[in-house]
Amino acid sequence: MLPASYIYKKQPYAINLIIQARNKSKTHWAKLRRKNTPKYKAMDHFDEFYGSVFGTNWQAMKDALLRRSKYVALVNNYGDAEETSEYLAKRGAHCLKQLLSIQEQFNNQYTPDVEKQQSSEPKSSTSKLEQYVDKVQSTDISSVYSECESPQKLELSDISLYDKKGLGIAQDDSIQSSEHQHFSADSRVIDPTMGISSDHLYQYIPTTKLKGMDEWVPESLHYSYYSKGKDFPLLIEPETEFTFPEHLKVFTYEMDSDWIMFPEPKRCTTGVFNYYPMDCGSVLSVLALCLSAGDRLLDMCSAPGGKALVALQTLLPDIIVCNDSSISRVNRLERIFNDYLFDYKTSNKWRERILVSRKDGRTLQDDLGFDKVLVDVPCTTDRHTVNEDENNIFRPDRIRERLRLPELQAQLLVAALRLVRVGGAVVYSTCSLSPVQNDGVVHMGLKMAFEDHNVVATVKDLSGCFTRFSSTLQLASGECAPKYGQLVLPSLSANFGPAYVARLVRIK
Ligand SMILES: C[S@@+](CC[C@H](N)C(=O)[O-])C[C@H]1O[C@@H](n2cnc3c(N)ncnc32)[C@H](O)[C@@H]1O
Repeated sequence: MLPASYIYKKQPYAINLIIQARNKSKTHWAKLRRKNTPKYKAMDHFDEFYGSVFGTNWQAMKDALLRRSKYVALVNNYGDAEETSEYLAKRGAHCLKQLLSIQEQFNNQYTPDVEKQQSSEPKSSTSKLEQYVDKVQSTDISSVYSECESPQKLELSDISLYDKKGLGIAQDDSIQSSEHQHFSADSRVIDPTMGISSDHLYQYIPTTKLKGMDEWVPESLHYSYYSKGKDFPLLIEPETEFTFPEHLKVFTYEMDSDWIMFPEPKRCTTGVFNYYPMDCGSVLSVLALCLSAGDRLLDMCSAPGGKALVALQTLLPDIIVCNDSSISRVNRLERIFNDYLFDYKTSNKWRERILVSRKDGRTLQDDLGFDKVLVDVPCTTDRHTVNEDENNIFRPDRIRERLRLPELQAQLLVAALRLVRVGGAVVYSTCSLSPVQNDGVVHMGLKMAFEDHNVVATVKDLSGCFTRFSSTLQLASGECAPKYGQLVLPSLSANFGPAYVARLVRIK
């Protein structure tokens, strides 16, 4: 048989073209096959779903999701904290607390109130901010107070569950695929009075409806099912307690400088690591708890322990219950605590303060009532999902688990609302952009807590508090912004997130 190179040389030009085209099409098929793996399926799904939720902003968010993510450095107070802070500052990183203070002074002096509420361009304010930073002499950190408006009462009918903005429910029937039309025709599942037409609604499907539909079933079907029943009063009021904890030290590089990497953490003289690299969105979830000295904190889905570590670094809570249903992930949490908390394995002090539990969060019980509960739920973990095939929630064998996520998330949130004392706070967080898993679950959790357990909580609007982060990260604003929580958007200038954070305070 003649070698291919020989054939190419000796065949007439036209035949060569045919052979090349055939080879090209072979490559094409191979590529096609590769592009059918879970991460590509996830991206296809997000393209359709998030494309309609975030509109033209989605492409930039998608580009950022596919790029290297940015980290902040959480300084370990149980290591050589001052030395570590100096080391990070020398490398050009900024202390987040000081940045917030500067941003706040800037907001107060330079931004008119109306602009404050409407600002959606962190970049433009950053350039003004940079000028302002030059002027700032004092970096003294005073308490940070919120500048929110008066409370706002919301009835069920106002809620974004049924509009395009809130849940990505398209009003336009034209985008329905035939599969989805087929599904919407099932009036047992979809309430026609809700005007629901798009598959975006289909993020929520009871598993009983899934049999045999694994390949084509849209994300969920079933929001209306959980939204039926009587209306319930829902109060959104501005957060006023928000302060940056005195002892929490977080370092970050400026926006547009995410090519700078923090070096590998090093062991301190005490044997623990000097800092923990993490997503800034995770820091926000803990800040939203508004921890106070002596708090009893439950971290309901705690492993591998990043947010629990932030809570510990505030030096505020007396007791942290770190719970997670996954034994292997709890083992990871223990290893991280051992790496970051001096004498973790041997000291009784830690045994009294950190209680590790391996239960399903929905079954936890506590007679005293926690002061604060963090529910950092399992979710579609969007960044991981579009970058890694391993352990991907879009794997065909995980479809049931994926479609049941909002149901599980809402149940975990209800459990949290029951476990927190009256007057205490629950922070619900995800690392997903999905309005269903974010505002949708918060809404459903509040409704279920009220209807099934007579528990009432208000939503604390963190938008006023979080505007201070606008020189550090990109928050969803305007049309894209959730109603109940704050959403950190992946962006090339500050590639954190996604992270959704909602704060609820139990009033009954
Ligand atoms: C997003 S991760 C938590 C990350 C963690 N908070 C951190 O900051 O490192 C979600 C966790 O929820 C756990 N989980 C899933 N279902 C659970 C359940 N029913 N009860 C408790 N934990 C659960 C998973 O094992 C996973 O570790």
